[in-house]
Amino acid sequence: MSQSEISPEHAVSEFLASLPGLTLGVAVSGGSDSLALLHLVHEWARLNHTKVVAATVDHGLRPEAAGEARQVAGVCDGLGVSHTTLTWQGAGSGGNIQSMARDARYRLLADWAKNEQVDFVLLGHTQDDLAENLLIRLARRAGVDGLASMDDRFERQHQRFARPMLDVSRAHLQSYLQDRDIQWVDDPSNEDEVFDRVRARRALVTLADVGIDSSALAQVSRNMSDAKVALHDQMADLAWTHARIESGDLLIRREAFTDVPVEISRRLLLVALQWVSGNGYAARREPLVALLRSIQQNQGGTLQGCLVTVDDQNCRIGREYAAVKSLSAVDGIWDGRWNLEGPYQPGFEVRALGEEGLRQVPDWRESGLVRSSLIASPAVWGGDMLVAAPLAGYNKAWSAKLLPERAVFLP
Ligand SMILES: Nc1ncnc2c1ncn2[C@@H]1O[C@H](COP(=O)(O)OP(=O)(O)OP(=O)(O)O)[C@@H](O)[C@H]1O
Repeated sequence: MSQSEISPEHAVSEFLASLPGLTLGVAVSGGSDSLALLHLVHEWARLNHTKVVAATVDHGLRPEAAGEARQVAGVCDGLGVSHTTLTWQGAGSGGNIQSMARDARYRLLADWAKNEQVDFVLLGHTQDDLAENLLIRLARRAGVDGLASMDDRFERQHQRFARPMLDVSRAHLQSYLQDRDIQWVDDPSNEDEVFDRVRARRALVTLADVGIDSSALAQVSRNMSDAKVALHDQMADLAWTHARIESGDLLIRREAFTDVPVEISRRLLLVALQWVSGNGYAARREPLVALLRSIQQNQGGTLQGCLVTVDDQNCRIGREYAAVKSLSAVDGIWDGRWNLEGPYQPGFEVRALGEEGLRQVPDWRESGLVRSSLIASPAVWGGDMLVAAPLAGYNKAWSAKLLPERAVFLP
């Protein structure tokens, strides 16, 4: 570790002083990073009259995990910190087990934190995690966003999380623990070369010969974060001046895709598709760039459950009928964004209007909306009988409004 490196005590106390809130939760796996975090947070909280609680997740994937959780519970007991072991019941059910375990961990931690009224759940990610991530992402040919650092604060499952040690090296944390004679758990999967992360960690040892160490890579990922923020701001400005909502579709002026750097228009298209589809996942780069090219050539396409069409002035991003045709709702909330209100009767349900419905609305053109959007719009049905198609102007007793949280496009 270099002399100029920030000490763990200093890093953690500066970070915690900047957090609002009085109850902190620490997610402790028992490994060196999170165990050091527990001690550092406990020490800071003692001096600053802050309550600390801790939790360990037993994913049920390794036989030793239950013993490790007990070990952490023992350490917490010694410090006077209340500790909870959270167990995941879903292990062993196929799929990408690593990512399922991670999702489950965040869910369990968020539920626990809400229960304990924790303001922030603190995680033990370090500078080395940033460096390893960057190497892994380089191998996947990532762009600016993929190479950007993890956030030091974020929200997941409506719970706030924070990472106070992104400027601290693992070596520094381990010597902090050794100086105090504190034992940590070595997870055997940290040695298993099937994992990209383990191979990245090994590669770092070689890269150090050419000056590419954890601290350098972590700095690059922070630089990428700055670039990401700047690009996002430019995209948001573009959206502000070029995009508007029309009956649930996004209308974006064509120049936004032809006269600005492709990195900005690609971002705008990405968030537009997310907004219309309500699908939080980012579309993959290749199909997104292909769609962007097609828009530039005045053609449209489909992606992420959205239909994109282009005319002289605008690119219209609406819902694709195929993506909504099997959705139905009896409570009036449809496609996660439309709220239908009117004289409800038992047996009514909300489904897409479809070609069939549109045929029953001969004067739909008076609505001023395009056909492709109307067939994917919400309608009220009583069995096979069309009761109302609010966006097509059929049966004024009914209205369809975007839910307030889905009614603004603010990338
Ligand atoms: N079993 C666990 N119980 C409690 N906290 C955990 C557990 N595993 C990981 N954590 C928390 O998450 C931090 C990061 O751990 P790790 O690097 O293994 O996670 P990851 O799977 O890479 O997670 P992420 O998706 O957040 O990067 C740990 O320092 C610790 O705070």
